[in-house]
Amino acid sequence: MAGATDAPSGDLATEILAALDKQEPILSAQAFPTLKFAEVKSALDRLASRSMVTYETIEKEEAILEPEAQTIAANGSHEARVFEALRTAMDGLTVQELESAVGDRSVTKIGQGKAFKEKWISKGKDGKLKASVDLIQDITREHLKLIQEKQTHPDSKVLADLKKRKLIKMQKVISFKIHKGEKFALEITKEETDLTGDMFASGAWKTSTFKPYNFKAQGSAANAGALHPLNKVRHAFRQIFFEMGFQEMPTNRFVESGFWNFDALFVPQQHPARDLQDTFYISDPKAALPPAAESAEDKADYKEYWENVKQVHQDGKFGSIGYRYPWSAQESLKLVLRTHTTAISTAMLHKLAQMKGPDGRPPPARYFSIDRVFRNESVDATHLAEFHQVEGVIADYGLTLGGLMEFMQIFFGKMGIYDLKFKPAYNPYTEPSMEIFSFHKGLNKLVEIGNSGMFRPEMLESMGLPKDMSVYGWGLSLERPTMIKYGISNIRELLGHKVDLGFIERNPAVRLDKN
Ligand SMILES: N[C@@H](Cc1ccccc1)C(=O)O
Repeated sequence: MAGATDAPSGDLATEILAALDKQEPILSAQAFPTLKFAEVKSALDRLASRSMVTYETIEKEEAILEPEAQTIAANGSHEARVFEALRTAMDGLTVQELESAVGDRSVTKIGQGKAFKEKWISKGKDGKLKASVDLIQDITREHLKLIQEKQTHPDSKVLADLKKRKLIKMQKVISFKIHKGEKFALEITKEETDLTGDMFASGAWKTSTFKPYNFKAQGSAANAGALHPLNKVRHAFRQIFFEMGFQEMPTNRFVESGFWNFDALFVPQQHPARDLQDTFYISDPKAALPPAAESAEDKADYKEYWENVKQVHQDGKFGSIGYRYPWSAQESLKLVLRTHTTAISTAMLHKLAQMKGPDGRPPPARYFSIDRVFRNESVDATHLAEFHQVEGVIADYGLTLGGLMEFMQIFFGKMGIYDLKFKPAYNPYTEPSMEIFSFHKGLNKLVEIGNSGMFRPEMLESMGLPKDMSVYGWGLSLERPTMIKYGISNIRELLGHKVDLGFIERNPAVRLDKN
């Protein structure tokens, strides 16, 4: 196979080799004037990679005639055409006659003005236009004809003037000066890229020429992937929480007992949120161990806590009259997919109740979490059976509702959301409760962006938190701000079971956001 060529004769690369054989160096602009730059370049690269030629790139500016200039080069300048028409008409012409003699109204108009200026024509006593000289030199036409031929003009002032008159434009032209290379030959030897079993069998490997590695070649563009938009917005929220002094709570359990998800939060056992229609229950195993059995090392007194929760629901305690219904331990031990991350805040606050600060009392604390929750929703473009909650709690002494509102303004302000509106709301575990709204310019209406409140004493005192400690809590979804930020209208593009990750590549807002 040695000596075979991989190029048909007449192929540009072979033509270049033949041309070089006759004369060296060659200029591509002269040897191949009609070929496109890209064609010549690719043939040269092919030869250069085999060291059969070397080449330099020559960059030149060429002057190109605009369409109007092409007419001038062919027929003369406007002023020359006007002059010529008058010269051949013995007795001069009226303006109308001149126009029909020249055959173009605007050429006549412009040419007349210029011809007057050059003193080539004048107006007679009879009002007719006449040629006032015998011979003129149509310099513009001469310049343009020269440029048409040579693509340049020796006088740079002429070029500048014609450019200003928009008769020519300058264009960069790249051409090549080509030399013979180290391995110059008239034919291109076929180069093998792979050593194959067939080559061993036939013995062809002995005579084959192998293509050298090209370490300078650019690889094909790699798809480097991108962070999921939910991850980006989650990152932004975490930054805000950290800079405001929050600690992140571990969120690693999707399954909670009814106790942590509901009862500890003073959600009565008959509450509609606990219905099968709203909450996913686990069928196997069906029941959790009581909190007291959760961790042997945990010194917290879950027994007393459990009893407090029961009493506060059933009979009332800590100044509350309770819900007054027979509280069921079995209901409380049912396993659920957590419906909110407030289940996590609750467990964390219960731990806080056992902590002792310098004064022997639970210290002020700020906690947050961002993770997935589950609700038995009918699925549509804006609802899924799962989503992510951003949740925060602040425990301190002497907190007030005004302080919560101020905090929300600062918190959302860090995301560029201002002008919050607060609306009284109801949660079984907070009193007072407030929904948080913000004016959405695009939708031209107030949209709900969060739910918040101050946790009830029934909940906090059951845990053993001091009476004078209060706790703010609030939650919002991670999906809504993400959808607004990236202009995503269907939540199923973001998560669920049919997520097509290609949407990250297709959505320019997501793809171009490098944060
Ligand atoms: N759990 C509430 C959010 C919230 C958290 C803490 C306090 C008040 C409200 C929700 O799911 O919407």
